[in-house]
Amino acid sequence: MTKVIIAGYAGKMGQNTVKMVQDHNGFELVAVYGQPGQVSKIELGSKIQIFDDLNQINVDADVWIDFTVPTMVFENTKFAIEHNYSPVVGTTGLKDDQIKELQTMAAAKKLGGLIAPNFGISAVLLMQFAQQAAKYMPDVEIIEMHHDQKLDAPSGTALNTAKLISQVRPSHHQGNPDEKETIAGVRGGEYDGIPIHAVRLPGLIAHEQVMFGATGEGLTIRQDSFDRISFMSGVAVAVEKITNENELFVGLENIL
Ligand SMILES: NC(=O)C1=CN([C@@H]2O[C@H](COP(=O)(O)OP(=O)(O)OC[C@H]3O[C@@H](n4cnc5c(N)ncnc54)[C@H](OP(=O)(O)O)[C@@H]3O)[C@@H](O)[C@H]2O)C=CC1
Ligand SMILES: O=C(O)C1=N[C@H](C(=O)O)C[C@H](O)C1
Repeated sequence: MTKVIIAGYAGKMGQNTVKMVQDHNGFELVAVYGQPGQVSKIELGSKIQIFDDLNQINVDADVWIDFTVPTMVFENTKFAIEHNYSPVVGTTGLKDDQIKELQTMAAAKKLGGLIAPNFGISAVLLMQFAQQAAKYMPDVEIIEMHHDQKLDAPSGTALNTAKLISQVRPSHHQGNPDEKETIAGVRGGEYDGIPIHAVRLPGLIAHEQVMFGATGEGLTIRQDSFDRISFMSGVAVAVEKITNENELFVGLENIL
């Protein structure tokens, strides 16, 4: 039985994760962590310990699942590694230097862990296809579309897509060198010359479109997460496999 702690249990992803862990034959939910006074719509059961202070958590567990907020994820993941809980992190917002620090900590303890910008297989495939396409079609723009409660922009998935693309294409400015924005920001933000556009609307969940253009042709790759349940099989696979690893990976594809 893999013993699990869920951080951010009362949030949108947290509630789906509580249910997935409780329904899985090989997992036992031992504790949850969230803000003071939080109530989950999902029945927790009397055996599960509820914490609202990180420093009070001292339970026997194997895996720490994190779906909290970008401002807390570094501190939480550090705490998990320090306490020998294998981190399975979906929360976005970790900076490159923070990831390196966490990887060094995990490696020193030979502790397995995963930071996944996206647990959905459609998004994992989109990122891989986009990286492949960028070798041959280096002019590209990313449009990510999310629900209007999202705190961070661009999405972790869009940023990771841009990072993967920038590994395979020469960095260059796209569009007309004399181009002028008459409305600030209208051409989007840029990662290494790749424009990223973030749409926030009620009704959306999580969607991404990567558009490539070349002389006389174009290619559009798109994925849609219509329901947060779609992330759960990726989270389950990560929890199943991560305690057999001895390093902190970035990207679900590394453990599939
Ligand atoms: N990798 C992936 O596949 C996916 C990643 N995500 C990412 O997961 C994260 C959570 O998303 P989502 O569930 O939609 O967001 P929510 O806002 O619904 O949930 C976040 C939860 O964390 C709680 N929280 C806030 N501060 C703290 C804290 N200091 N300690 C513990 N808990 C805290 C929030 O409480 P309160 O509401 O009271 O502030 C809330 O319950 C985001 O970064 C999102 O981008 C989302 C979907 C898929
Ligand atoms: O906040 C969300 O909802 C999501 N966050 C992740 C991201 O920022 O990429 C994953 C998915 O897009 C849903």
